[in-house]
Amino acid sequence: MTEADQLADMARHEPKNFLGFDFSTQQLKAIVVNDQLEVMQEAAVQFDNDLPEYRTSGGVNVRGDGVTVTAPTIMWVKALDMLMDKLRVSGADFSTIRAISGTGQQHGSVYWRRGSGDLLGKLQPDRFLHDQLAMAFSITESPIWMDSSTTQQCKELEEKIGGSKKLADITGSRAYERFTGNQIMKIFQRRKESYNCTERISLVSSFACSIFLGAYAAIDFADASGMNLLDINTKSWSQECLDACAPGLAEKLGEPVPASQNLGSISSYFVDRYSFNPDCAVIAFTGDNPASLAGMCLAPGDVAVSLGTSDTLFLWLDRPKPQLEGHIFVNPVDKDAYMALLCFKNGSLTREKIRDECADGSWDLFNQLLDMTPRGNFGNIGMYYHIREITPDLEGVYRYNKSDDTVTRFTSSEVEVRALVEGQFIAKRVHAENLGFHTGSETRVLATGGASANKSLLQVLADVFNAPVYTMDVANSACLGCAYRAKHGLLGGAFKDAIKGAEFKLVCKPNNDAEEIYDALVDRFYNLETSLTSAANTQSDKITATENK
Ligand SMILES: Nc1ncnc2c1ncn2[C@@H]1O[C@H](COP(=O)(O)OP(=O)(O)O)[C@@H](O)[C@H]1O
Ligand SMILES: O=C(CO)[C@@H](O)[C@H](O)COP(=O)(O)O
Repeated sequence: MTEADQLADMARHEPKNFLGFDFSTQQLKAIVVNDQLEVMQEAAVQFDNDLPEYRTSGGVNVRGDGVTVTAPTIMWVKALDMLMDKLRVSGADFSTIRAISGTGQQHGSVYWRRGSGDLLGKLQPDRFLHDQLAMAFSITESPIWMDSSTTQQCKELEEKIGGSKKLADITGSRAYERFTGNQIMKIFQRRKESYNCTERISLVSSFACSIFLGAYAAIDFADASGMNLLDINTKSWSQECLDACAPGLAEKLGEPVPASQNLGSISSYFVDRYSFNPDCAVIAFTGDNPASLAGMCLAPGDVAVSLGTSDTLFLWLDRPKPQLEGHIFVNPVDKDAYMALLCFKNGSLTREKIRDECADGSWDLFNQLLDMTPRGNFGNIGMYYHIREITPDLEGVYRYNKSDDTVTRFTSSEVEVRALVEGQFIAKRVHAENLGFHTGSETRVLATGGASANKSLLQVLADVFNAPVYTMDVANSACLGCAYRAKHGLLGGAFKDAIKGAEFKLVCKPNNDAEEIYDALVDRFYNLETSLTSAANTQSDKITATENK
């Protein structure tokens, strides 16, 4: 072998690792994976426990008004100082990292003071980041996704753009209090001086990315879709929306880029202080929900269902069809596709309540009751919104017999249990279809979250969607998704090629009669739910009219 061949051979066998970060609400996490996507190291810093000096609760500060919710920006920087040391102690060899990427809680914003761009490029490796960036922010408390203090700004934005549907058609969502455009509008209106001395506005994701890059990092299309500012069709800022929120915003936000964009090499701070390879690539950071889609390896036609405290649905969409409910984002692993996010508040807690009422608090008994009733539940349909639901906007419990007549209770516990589970999953299909999703022959349902351990529930899910259900060990899916994205961003090509090796387990297949039974039930459910929401809207219009008299 010649010397050149030997060098090439050594390079081929050098370890190739990838690093993902997650700046989430309560903690900062990191995961290192190898080329086969096996997890090599993990580390985390809990904001409340590890950084008590910032006095956060659950990583945030809720102001006296109860609706203004922020987090100290510098706390995230100090957490990064700590996390890097924890990673080193856990055995991470930074010189083997080929690319990094990351994610942040969606919608939160960071305001860089004039001159901070220069500062990012000149950080001294012998000093902590938090020491050097202490004065870098013109607003020291970042507004985050739990903030709901911008109702007035949302109203203003929708009025200026021509209504909620028009705004949704442009940006993928109607105006939401937590969405960044409305947050920026509030800052411009209330703190003009701070706004004027802001050089750059980042999302939590692009703020974190900027530190690694040593320069302001672009916001990616997927996280930008959670701002009410990006035109998701053209993938550029909507000038109309920018102008409605604050002046000079395009310059402060910078040009958005695809989430898989390689933004350049890691800054010399990390090379000198932590021995990163100077060629280590920094791939654009994105929001935590898009990052979860990557971590769950969603592919075209798939739907991911997270059955946690609330239930959340992620959909892969080829074309956007925004509605007044749910959110459409540009897809983080394929910039020409889209994803949808739907949140159902009445998830596990509602299932627990019916389990307690009908099955003595036992999941085993609950499952026996569920399994002993036939698919379609003799035509009975139930909707259980014990707390005010987001999707749809309804509250209360509604039960119908096979003729669509309202009934006050069902004849037995097993009918009640099946009505709950079928009702919850049919609602997911109805709302997914409203956003343009359709089950195809290749569709997979990927289930995660606490309740995905329950096979009886997953069988109903498979039947309702008429598609096989898979589970995957996806603890920390957003963080893991960014380690995967780091690899994808470096190699290019299709995401599915970069993630070969990620393993799924087939748990349930749909029964042969599922399509026939549930297609009809989905139509009935849609009609019943639409009548309920129209009645609720008429009622609330009447109340508003009386109040305005
Ligand atoms: N065997 C089971 N069957 C149904 N639900 C279950 C089962 N085991 C756990 N759960 C539900 O999982 C929920 C917690 O899910 P998890 O994903 O950990 O929630 P989160 O991340 O939102 O805190 C609990 O509320 C519980 O009802
Ligand atoms: O607001 C949203 C999505 O629209 C939330 O999903 C936040 O993005 C939550 O972040 P984590 O608490 O998961 O970090």
